[in-house]
Amino acid sequence: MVNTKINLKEIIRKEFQSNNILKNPSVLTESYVPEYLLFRENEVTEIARHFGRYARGIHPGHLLIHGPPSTGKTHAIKLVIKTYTEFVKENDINSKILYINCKDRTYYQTLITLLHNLGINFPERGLGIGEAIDALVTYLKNSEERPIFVFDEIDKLKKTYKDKEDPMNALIYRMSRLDEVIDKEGPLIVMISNKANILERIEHATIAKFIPRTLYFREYNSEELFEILRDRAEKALLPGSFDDESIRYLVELIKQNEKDLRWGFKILTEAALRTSEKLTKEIINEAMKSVERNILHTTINSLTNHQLVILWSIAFLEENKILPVTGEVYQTYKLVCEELGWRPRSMRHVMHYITPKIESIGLITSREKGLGRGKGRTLVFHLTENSHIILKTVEMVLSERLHRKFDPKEIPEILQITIQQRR
Ligand SMILES: Nc1ncnc2c1ncn2[C@@H]1O[C@H](COP(=O)(O)OP(=O)(O)OP(=O)(O)O)[C@@H](O)[C@H]1O
Repeated sequence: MVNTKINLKEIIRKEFQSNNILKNPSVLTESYVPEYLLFRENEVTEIARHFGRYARGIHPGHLLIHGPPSTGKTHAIKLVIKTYTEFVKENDINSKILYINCKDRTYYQTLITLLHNLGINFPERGLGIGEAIDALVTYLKNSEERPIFVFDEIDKLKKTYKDKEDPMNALIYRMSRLDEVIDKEGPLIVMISNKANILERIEHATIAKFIPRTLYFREYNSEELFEILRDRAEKALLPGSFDDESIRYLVELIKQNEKDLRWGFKILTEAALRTSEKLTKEIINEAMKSVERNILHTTINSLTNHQLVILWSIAFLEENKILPVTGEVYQTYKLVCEELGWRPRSMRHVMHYITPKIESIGLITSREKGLGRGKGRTLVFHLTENSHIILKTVEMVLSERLHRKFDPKEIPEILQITIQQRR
């Protein structure tokens, strides 16, 4: 349908012809792997040495790379993979690296991806984990190749209702015990995670065999962030379109808001698109608001309807100064489901699958709380963003999905009564 009120072509033309200072946008995107990482010489060298030793025929032990988000773990490994691949080719060494990002993959899907990347013909469906491991074992037994398996974002493996064990532990356990079943040295395994407590999350029985060498990527300080951002801005923006002051301001915002480089690159891109002259603090502020709105909307939009209602319930409780503990959250969720005419998921399902998913994408945190002697334990949830903004964004997303206004007006009253009754 042609819209008569606005001239769409004109809008597109204006945007197309608009002058801005972004001369090389790809440099600020996630897929751009820089040729070097500033302040990471030691870490990159350590990984390269480790792999070099392996190429020579010595198994140097497995690696666990960890550290906060956006500290260069993925790009460090990618830089080494690129060079290693060139090196083994040039020197006729029978070795290759398989890199797999585990985010949103189940343990089974991760195994299948690994098999396919190794060139093993294995059906996507129909067979189970046992068969997938057997196929891998057969391949490794018959191959002279020395492979390196890199599993990035291991803590983001998706748990399914069929999983009896934690998928991350299962993956590490299996991969590090391959040598026992192939009767020779197993592959070199590299695991990467940005979870602070990753070592504690790996079970004893697993770590006992995995025994990795750990490599920690520490957070950047303000001066380092400044150097990295300035270096990237020089490659991405027109010369003379920014000064040190604007980059320092961006660093200040990163630190103030406890954000990271990835966030900084997004703001730099958005700010650069908004001007054809020079970056100013005002433009950076406007860009930050727009980026924040977008990030939150995209994150929230990635949730399923039931996950959204749980998130809404937590936000709703926080907004009304009621501590969002397990029981209260579930009660609110059930009331909203009733209003919507949905069949609520069980409490077990919510606590095992829904809240962990919302936690894994960083919208909430949880901690255990004792209920008093002999009364067991419950979880207390906490939003990582402002409750009002979350509430409004979830309402907007659900309204879009349901094609009607999501505005559960009945809830506050019913909830107050229920809570009072319980007390
Ligand atoms: N030292 C550095 N020098 C230049 N760019 C860097 C540096 N560290 C990180 N970056 C850039 O920051 C972005 C995030 O880096 P990367 O994806 O490697 O982080 P990560 O530690 O793997 O993050 P996560 O744990 O969230 O997956 C990338 O664009 C990367 O190029």
